[in-house]
Amino acid sequence: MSLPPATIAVVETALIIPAAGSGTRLGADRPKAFVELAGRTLLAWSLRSGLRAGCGLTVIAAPADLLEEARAIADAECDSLKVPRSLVAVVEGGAERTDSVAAALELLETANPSFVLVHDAARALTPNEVFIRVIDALRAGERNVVPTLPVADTIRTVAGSTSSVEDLATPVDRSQLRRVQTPQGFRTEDLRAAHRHARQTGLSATDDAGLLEAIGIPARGVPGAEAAHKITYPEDLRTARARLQGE
Ligand SMILES: Nc1ccn([C@@H]2O[C@H](COP(=O)(O)OP(=O)(O)OP(=O)(O)O)[C@@H](O)[C@H]2O)c(=O)n1
Ligand SMILES: C[C@](O)(CO)[C@H](O)COP(=O)(O)O
Repeated sequence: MSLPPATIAVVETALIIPAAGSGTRLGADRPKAFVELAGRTLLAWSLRSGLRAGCGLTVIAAPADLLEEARAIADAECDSLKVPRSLVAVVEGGAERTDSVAAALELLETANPSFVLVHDAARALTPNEVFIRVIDALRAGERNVVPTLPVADTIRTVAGSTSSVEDLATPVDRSQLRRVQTPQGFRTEDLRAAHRHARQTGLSATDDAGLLEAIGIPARGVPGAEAAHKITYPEDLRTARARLQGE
């Protein structure tokens, strides 16, 4: 698959949306990115945020049997925001999140944007400001940008387990802990190098920032947002619905 020639223009910031997960923990009757939230799928909400933040080219990684549906969602959001449909491409995702990002990254080869943001379809209500903060940090020279939030609960590690009740160690210093969100932002060549290294070494990480760290590019935090919470369990979907109703 390749990008149509019209999209191989000068693009500063491209966007990759991994949307190929199954959503096992959500337990819906269809893959999570295609579940509806207040009249739009999670994928549509995420794509909308990225397009509104000015990402010049977007690649969605979707499940093999939902490529057509992902295309239809992309076309509808492009039309609604008056963005050319050719700016959004759809590829087949892989078995793991990293494989889905890698598949999308491959398609960006010909466009070669300066920066790439990677944003979970599952973080459907991420505010525009978070995208802007990540892009601004990249423009200012940062290379591995991660939106984060502090941790509110007291956190303890499990020291052992002798029965159904766990032994807990003393609390860790939560002032040093951060919850990591998306969109995460990188220079395109760094993201490519990180994925190449991960492929060659078999390294796995829960996010792309972790893959860059493994090639010596440390992660740097900018403020995230509560609204960017990942929709993982049914209660997360209820929270997102309530958030939209409260607007
Ligand atoms: N093979 C995969 C796995 C995940 N993702 C995407 O990565 C994001 C974060 O993953 P997560 O929220 O954990 O989604 P799932 O893997 O679908 O959830 P679960 O583990 O409950 O099945 C989601 O937008 C998901 O669609 C993907 O593109 N390809
Ligand atoms: C990338 C991520 O959203 C950062 O918090 C998260 O790691 C993805 O979810 P997963 O459950 O780890 O796949």
